[in-house]
Amino acid sequence: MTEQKQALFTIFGATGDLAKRKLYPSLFRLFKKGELADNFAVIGTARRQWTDSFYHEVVLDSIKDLMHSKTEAENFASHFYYQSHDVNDAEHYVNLKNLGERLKTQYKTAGNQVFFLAMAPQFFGVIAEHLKSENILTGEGFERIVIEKPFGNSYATAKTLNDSLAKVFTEEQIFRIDHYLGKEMIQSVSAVRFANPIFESLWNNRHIDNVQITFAEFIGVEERGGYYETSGALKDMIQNHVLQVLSLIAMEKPEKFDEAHIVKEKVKALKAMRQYSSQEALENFIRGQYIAGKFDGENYLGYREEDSVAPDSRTETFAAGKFLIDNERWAGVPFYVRSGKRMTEKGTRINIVFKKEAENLFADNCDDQPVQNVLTIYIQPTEGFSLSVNGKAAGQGFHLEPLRLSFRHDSEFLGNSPEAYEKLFLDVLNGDGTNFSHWEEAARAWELIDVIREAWDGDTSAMPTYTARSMGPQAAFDLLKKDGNEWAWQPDLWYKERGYYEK
Ligand SMILES: NC(=O)C1=CN([C@@H]2O[C@H](COP(=O)(O)OP(=O)(O)OC[C@H]3O[C@@H](n4cnc5c(N)ncnc54)[C@H](OP(=O)(O)O)[C@@H]3O)[C@@H](O)[C@H]2O)C=CC1
Ligand SMILES: O=C1O[C@H](COP(=O)(O)O)[C@@H](O)[C@H](O)[C@H]1O
Repeated sequence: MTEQKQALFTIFGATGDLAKRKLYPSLFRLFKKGELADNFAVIGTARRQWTDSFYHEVVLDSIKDLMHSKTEAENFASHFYYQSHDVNDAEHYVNLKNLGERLKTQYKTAGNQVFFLAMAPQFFGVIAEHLKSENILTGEGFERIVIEKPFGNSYATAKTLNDSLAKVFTEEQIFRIDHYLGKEMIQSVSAVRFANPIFESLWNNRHIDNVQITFAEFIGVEERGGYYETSGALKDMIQNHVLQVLSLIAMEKPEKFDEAHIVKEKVKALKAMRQYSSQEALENFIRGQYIAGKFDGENYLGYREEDSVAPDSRTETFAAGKFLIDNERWAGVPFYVRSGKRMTEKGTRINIVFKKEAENLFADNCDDQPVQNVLTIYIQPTEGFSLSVNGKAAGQGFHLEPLRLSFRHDSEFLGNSPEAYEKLFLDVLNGDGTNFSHWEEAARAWELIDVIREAWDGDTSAMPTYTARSMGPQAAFDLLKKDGNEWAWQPDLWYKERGYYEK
């Protein structure tokens, strides 16, 4: 039986997009499952002057697609309280404290507190400071702080941010969200690796030729141009999500499958990654920006024409590169990564490309070349994995036929599986930081990324482009070609053959 959790949540930035789109629905999912029942309350805060009843309407609206019964939804919303508050104003924390104390008794939350900072990172330090100075932190129950990306804009800014949080919270109390770590198939990477000796025994440079990580998005920059102009694909996706996934693939087997041991191995893997010089960064990383394109009868704007984007912007909407890991397991194995907006279709996947057999036993029997074995882990939109293998084509004679052993979750399963934020919220309540980013991981990721960013900033040559709804600029393909490799997943070819780009 599910044991209900006891906690008072304080959401800073309660009127914002993240709170409405992700936080309230995730809390509601936990409520429907009984993880949250009677002993929780939520204080929502932001500067806007909202009443509790208006706040309830907002919460109800945010969960409308998930609710089956009005009574249940209203019961859930009744746990929410709104407190208008400017985080820079010390006096306002007094109201917050008083309300918190009242709700702690009313809802029997055992003094447990979760602070969710759904606000710009420049406010994190001031909030943490006031939580301490205004005695909102009492040490009575557990006290945890959850923060969103971006965690800094460079190593230096991330360090400043971390130092300010560390004055108030210990590392164990800080939960840095990387929502990809809450996704089902990212969590499954370790199961695929360590629960299957057939893979784990091959998981090294004797058998793996290269690893490819693709985070392709079909959407453009949407209404987030203002933020994206300060970020670009490198910082928005590669520094955090992609490097997190890479470290899970590359880490050594942890002694135990728990937070401390997993994090230790991830950090070791990140530290073994080659620190490029500026010149090496330019040789191994490429970028691109989408330009207007037509696909299947639809016209797409170029990035520079999007809202809140400078007409001469040099922000990359696509980044690809090759990382190398200088340790015994991975020496010589390129880890290719790519991520971009307005790519051919949405697809997050990992391709583990195994080495070819040195000799083709069947060369005298047929002209068919065996395909390389590729293990693909599908993160989204579908979830599952497949292995491409060679078989004999049925019938007379001997011919090789490429086959695919495939497992994909069906749509019914996907509909019922927990959403990333929901899982992460539950982890926070359970004090389990396994699926969160830790300071050492974030710090090392910034060290790897800063040099690429600086090299690009110093490069004044024309910005490479790619047409909207394609798989990135030509340079992304050349990057692999110069190693004698190619991307295992090229969905654009499928669309090209069927004339989608001409329509
Ligand atoms: N939206 C998303 O999907 C994602 C967001 N993030 C990150 O999460 C954070 C929040 O994003 P998002 O919700 O989109 O941002 P919004 O701009 O929608 O929300 C910001 C919130 O901060 C509040 N706020 C701003 N200044 C103050 C202040 N001085 N005192 C109190 N409250 C203040 C605003 O309310 P008010 O104006 O009423 O004060 C609002 O509730 C950002 O760091 C973002 O990068 C990360 C990943 C995804
Ligand atoms: O963190 C981010 O992730 C989203 C993509 O997340 P997904 O779960 O929809 O795959 C991306 O669109 C956004 O730019 C980035 O900030």
